[in-house]
Amino acid sequence: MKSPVRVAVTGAAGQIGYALLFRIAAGDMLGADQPVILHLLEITPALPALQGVVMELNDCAFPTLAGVVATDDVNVAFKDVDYALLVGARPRGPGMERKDLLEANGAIFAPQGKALSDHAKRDVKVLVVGNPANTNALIAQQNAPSLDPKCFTAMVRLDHNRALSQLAEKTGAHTTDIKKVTIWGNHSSTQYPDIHHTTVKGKAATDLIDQAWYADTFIPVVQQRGAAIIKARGASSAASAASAAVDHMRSWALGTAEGDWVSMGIPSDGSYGIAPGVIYGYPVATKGGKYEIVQGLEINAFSRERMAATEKELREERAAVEHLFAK
Ligand SMILES: NC(=O)C1=CN([C@@H]2O[C@H](COP(=O)(O)OP(=O)(O)OC[C@H]3O[C@@H](n4cnc5c(N)ncnc54)[C@H](O)[C@@H]3O)[C@@H](O)[C@H]2O)C=CC1
Ligand SMILES: O=C([O-])CC(=O)C(=O)O
Repeated sequence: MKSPVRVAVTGAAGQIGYALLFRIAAGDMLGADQPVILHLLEITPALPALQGVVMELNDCAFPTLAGVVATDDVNVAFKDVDYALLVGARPRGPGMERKDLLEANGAIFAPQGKALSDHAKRDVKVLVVGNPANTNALIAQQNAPSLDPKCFTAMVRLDHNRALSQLAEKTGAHTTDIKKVTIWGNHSSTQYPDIHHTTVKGKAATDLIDQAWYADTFIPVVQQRGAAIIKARGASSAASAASAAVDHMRSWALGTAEGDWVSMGIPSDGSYGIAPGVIYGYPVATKGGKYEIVQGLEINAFSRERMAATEKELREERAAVEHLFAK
C-alpha cells in the first residue's frame, strides 16, 4: 500500500456525491493500492445528511479508505488536498440550459478557487463537475493566483462516454472496441462530439456509419443526453456523472492507453485555433500525472464550424462572469 492521498469532494451529500464517494473510497479512481482520505464539503444545513453518508462510508469497511473529514469550512476541506472534485452546485430542471445556472452557481467557485490556492497541494488536480462546468472551472482558476492554471479542468468525460455508448450501439461493437473519440468545447448543447479520427475495431468510424446519422442523430443525441435523462428520471444524471468523474481523474492520475485518448475540459492554449481564456474540451493524452493536448489532427470545415460555435458560447459565458475573477 502507498501512503494515503487527500481527495476533496464538494456537494458530498448530493445525489452525485452519493454515487461518487463509495467509488473513490473503494479504490476505483486511484487504484486498489492507493489509500485515500476523503475531505467532504457541504453547506451547513446539509451537515446532518452528510454525517449519515460518513456513517455509511465507515460501514463499508473499505480497505482503501484511510480517513474522512466532513466540514462546512472550505479552508478545512481543501487543506493539503491532492485531488479536488467540485460537484456542489445546483442542478438544472426541465427546460433549462446549463448556462441558466451561471448566476446561481458561479458565486460558489470564486471562494473555492481562492481556498484551493491558499491550502491545496501545489500540484492539486481539480475537476469541476458542477454546471456550467467549463465556466465554473474558469472562475475557480481565475481566483487561484498561486496555482498553475493547468490544475483546473472541467468534466466532458460524461459526454465522451455517451458518445462511445451511442457509437457502440450503432456499430454492434463494445465501447472498449472504440478509440479516439473527441468532445470539443463546452459541456452544453453546443458541444461537438467528433468521430472523424475514431476507430471501431481498428476501422474508421466514418466508414461504418453514414453522414446523415452522424449529423442528424448522433451529434444531437449526445448533445441532448443530459436533458433526456432529466426528462426520464425527473432528476439529472448522477451515477453516470459520478462514474465519468472517476474516469476523468483516473485517466489524469494513472495515464491513458497507448494509441487512445480521452476528452477533458482544459485551459485553451491556442491549439486548434482556440485562443487562450476559456476551459475547452480537447482530446488529451496523459502520462505521469500530466495531460497534453493531442496535436496534429486534421480538422475539416464541418468540424471547424462546430468547434467555433461552442467556443463562441464559452466566450459569452466568460464575459458574463468576469466580475467574479480576482483582480
Ligand atoms: N459536468 C457534468 O457532466 C455533470 C454535471 N452535473 C452537475 O453537478 C452538480 C451537482 O449535481 P447533483 O449532485 O445532482 O445535485 P444535488 O442538488 O443533488 O447536490 C448538490 C449538493 O451540493 C451542495 N452544495 C451547494 N452549494 C455548495 C457549496 N457552496 N459548497 C459545498 N456544497 C454545496 C448542496 O447542499 C447539495 O447537497 C449540478 O450542478 C449538476 O448540474 C450533473 C451531471 C453531469
Ligand atoms: O444535463 C444536466 O443538467 C446534467 C448534466 O450536466 C448531464 O447529464 O450531462
